[in-house]
Amino acid sequence: MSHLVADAAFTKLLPKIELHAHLTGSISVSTLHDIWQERKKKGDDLSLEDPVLALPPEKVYYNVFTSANFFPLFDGYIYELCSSIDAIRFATQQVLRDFEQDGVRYLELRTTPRENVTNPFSKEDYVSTILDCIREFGRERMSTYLILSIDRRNSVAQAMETVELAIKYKDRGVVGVDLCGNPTKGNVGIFRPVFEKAQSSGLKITLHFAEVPESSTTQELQTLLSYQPDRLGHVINVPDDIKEDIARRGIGLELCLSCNVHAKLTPGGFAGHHFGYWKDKGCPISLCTDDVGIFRSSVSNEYRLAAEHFNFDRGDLAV
Ligand SMILES: CNc1ncnc2c1ncn2[C@@H]1O[C@H](COP(=O)(O)O)[C@@H](O)[C@H]1O
Repeated sequence: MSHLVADAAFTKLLPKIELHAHLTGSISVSTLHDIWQERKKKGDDLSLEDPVLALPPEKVYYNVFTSANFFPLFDGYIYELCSSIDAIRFATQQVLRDFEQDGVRYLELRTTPRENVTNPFSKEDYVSTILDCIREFGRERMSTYLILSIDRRNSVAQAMETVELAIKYKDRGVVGVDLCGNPTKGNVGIFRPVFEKAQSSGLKITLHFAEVPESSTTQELQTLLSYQPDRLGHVINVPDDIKEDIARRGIGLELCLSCNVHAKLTPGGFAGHHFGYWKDKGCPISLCTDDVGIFRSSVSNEYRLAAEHFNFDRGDLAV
């Protein structure tokens, strides 16, 4: 089997794991369209554009660096559209089905608990609904767990509330906490007691790390590493001494090829992606989609891209 080309058919059939997928960013355009249509049918006064028009297939390029058109997609559009428990339930069911159909067998989905005052639901309702969907979908179909995300813009109190929810729902499948959101915002130094609490409560920690130069100062990266993360996401603009520290600690890396290329987070295209650097450094690596609904590259396509640009054959990918 070695030396055979790892084409799309092969990477789709390969049983895969996905460890870095934001729930809201993983909702497909067709699911968003179904939600939009359902609300129109119900007569909701909806000023939002049809997702099919707002997110056409060619629109996979964003500029996270200036944040001008990426993060507002969540706050200003998808959250508005998916603003009821019914919509969140439907979206989660579809996301689980999409990952399963792509051949994912182990999934750690992550999401930022949110609340709504108009169609009232609390952060706890939100988390509990997603955990219900995971249970109903069936862990024997796809082993699925949840990570709760802290947004960099959160206050310590808001972040602590997320950790408390994560602790409360550990026995229903919450396995860890994440730090995400616009990397040009917030001060990560305020979250020390939050991650200490998560760790002492047996939760795993994964952090978005060095996504843009602004969030990659030695001070910020050392602060993040002092939170004892089990995994790091993206890991793009990292100075050599910190790279060595990460390799020495053997931290798990969640690398997102298409996201980083499409969002212009890395300059060298696929062939120049830092996956090429990390693949031989001894850290466990998982190839991840980040936001498959937005960047339109499935996990199996990420494997195919890695094979194409870093010369892996079927045997390499199957190990
Ligand atoms: C370069 N990629 C990224 N970098 C940093 N944060 C990201 C992200 N992609 C998504 N998010 C974070 O995930 C939230 C949406 O999913 P949930 O509502 O939590 O399920 C976004 O609001 C953002 O905070």
